[in-house]
Amino acid sequence: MQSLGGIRSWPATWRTTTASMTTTTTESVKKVAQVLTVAGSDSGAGAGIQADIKVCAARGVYCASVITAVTAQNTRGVQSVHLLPPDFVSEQLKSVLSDFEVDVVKTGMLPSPEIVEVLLQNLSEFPVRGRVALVVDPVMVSTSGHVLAGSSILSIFRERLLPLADIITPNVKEASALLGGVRIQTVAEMRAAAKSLHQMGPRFVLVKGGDLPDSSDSVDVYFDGNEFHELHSPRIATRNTHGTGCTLASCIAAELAKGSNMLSAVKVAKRFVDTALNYSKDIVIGGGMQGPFDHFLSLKDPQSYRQSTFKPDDLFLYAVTDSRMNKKWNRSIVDAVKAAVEGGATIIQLREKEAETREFLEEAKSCVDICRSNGVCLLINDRIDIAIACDADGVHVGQSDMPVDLVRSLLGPDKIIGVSCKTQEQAHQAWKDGADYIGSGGVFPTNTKANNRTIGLDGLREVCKASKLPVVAIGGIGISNAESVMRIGEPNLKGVAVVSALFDQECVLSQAKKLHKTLTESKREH
Ligand SMILES: Nc1ncnc2c1ncn2[C@@H]1O[C@H](COP(=O)(O)OP(=O)(O)O)[C@@H](O)[C@H]1O
Ligand SMILES: Cc1ncc(COP(=O)(O)O)c(N)n1
Ligand SMILES: [Mg+2]
Repeated sequence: MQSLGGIRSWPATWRTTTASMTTTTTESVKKVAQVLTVAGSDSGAGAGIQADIKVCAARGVYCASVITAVTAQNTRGVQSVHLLPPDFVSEQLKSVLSDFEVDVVKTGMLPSPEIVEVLLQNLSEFPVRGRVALVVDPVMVSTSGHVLAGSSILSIFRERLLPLADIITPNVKEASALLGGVRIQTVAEMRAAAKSLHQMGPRFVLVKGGDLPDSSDSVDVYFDGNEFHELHSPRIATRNTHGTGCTLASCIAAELAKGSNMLSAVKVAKRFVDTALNYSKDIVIGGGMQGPFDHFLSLKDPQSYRQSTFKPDDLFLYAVTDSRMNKKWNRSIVDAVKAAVEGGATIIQLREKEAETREFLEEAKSCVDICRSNGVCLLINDRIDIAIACDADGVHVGQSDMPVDLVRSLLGPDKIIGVSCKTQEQAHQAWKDGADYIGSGGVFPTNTKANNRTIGLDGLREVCKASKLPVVAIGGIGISNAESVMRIGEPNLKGVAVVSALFDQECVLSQAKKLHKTLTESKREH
């Protein structure tokens, strides 16, 4: 049994230990899974400390960072490296280890034997607490070929660091260097290398094959001392592979911190890298040959962020589709939406209670395109999954649908959420939960919704008065009575939502135009 840092004093039990530590320790205090990365800074932010923090954030794990070196680096290569004084690396380690309950320590660029020495010293000085695993990514050469840690670190790695590691994650070049320069050009040679490295003392070895020549698969070889696992994924044709190694190791660390066992952690990490590379294969950041990739799958296609921002006045003429009416008049949802937008609808909601998911998704995507090119927001009724998949501008939910605060956490801060409210209490709750607007009704009796209590103009007025949110009136509203609704004169009543008055009609376009005119006139008068 090794004693350093207590890492090995938690054999095999570390899994259950971490899992229990992430649950509540008291009623309200939650232990957060925590990784400490000890690595170099990459000014281009594709690899090193910056990649490590991004991965952990993407995987829901907190990441503290001790910086060993600062590199001047971009997508063209490493221009310069500045090592931090070992004493100062030590200061950072002491700051973090004396305060945080770190579950997993992950190492990247350790550029000198002196820095490895202070790391070993600090790991032994700050025994266990929460710490349960050590992930060593033996970074030596950047993808661009720059030496980040020279051969002077090999002996302290072999003799003192690797024996403490729960897992080491060398690429083929690093595996070869650690083994004194053996040839590793095939999967069979990767297996042999993994076995030899295991004899240096780490509990698990993962030899990464991202740089294996002539391979259509990207193959990593995992060895637990008994069994090999080959992790295959199709090689992705992209220049954006800078930081894949750091990302893989940090993702393993993050999964371990959450309580995963080693093989599951490695599989999740491989899939994480694969998904991020696939997503980012065409993005262009920097002009060099090693571009970074996107850990959050959110940088691509800024066009889709061209989302129309919500203004309360968008509720002015709110068109809600209905599949039965469209069927009756033999028109598609897309044609119905096109006509409504052309006629002056200021916001669209797709309310398709009976639609098949696949078909609905395709129609919703087309409607998003139409609405976006006209600067009109498109919302989906109830189906959060469809809203996410078609990148709608938001959703509208009822009191028995998914709660607004949960919808907000699924959709993020920028999407529009509307909620149906009949009472003052519901209106107050809608505001507390982070809704953007309230739909209130049925104002008049309607046959589009079964068993729907009519609240009348008085009920609508009460909801308006009770809320700080903008309100749109709904239920039995059409050209003949829209004016009487707007006349209640509440300042936050911003418009009317209509179903039959637009869509249970032969010509959606002309009805939309007429209704728009009526509303505009009533606005002018009040
Ligand atoms: N082009 C690619 N397509 C798919 N996976 C890749 C590609 N390049 C690297 N990987 C994966 O990324 C991870 C990091 O591998 P590698 O590039 O070998 O490490 P390093 O960045 O340390 O050189 C591995 O899981 C590897 O299989
Ligand atoms: C500070 C720092 N740490 C690690 C790497 C390795 O990353 P890669 O192999 O993807 O170039 C790097 N380039 N820079
Ligand atoms: Mg690489």
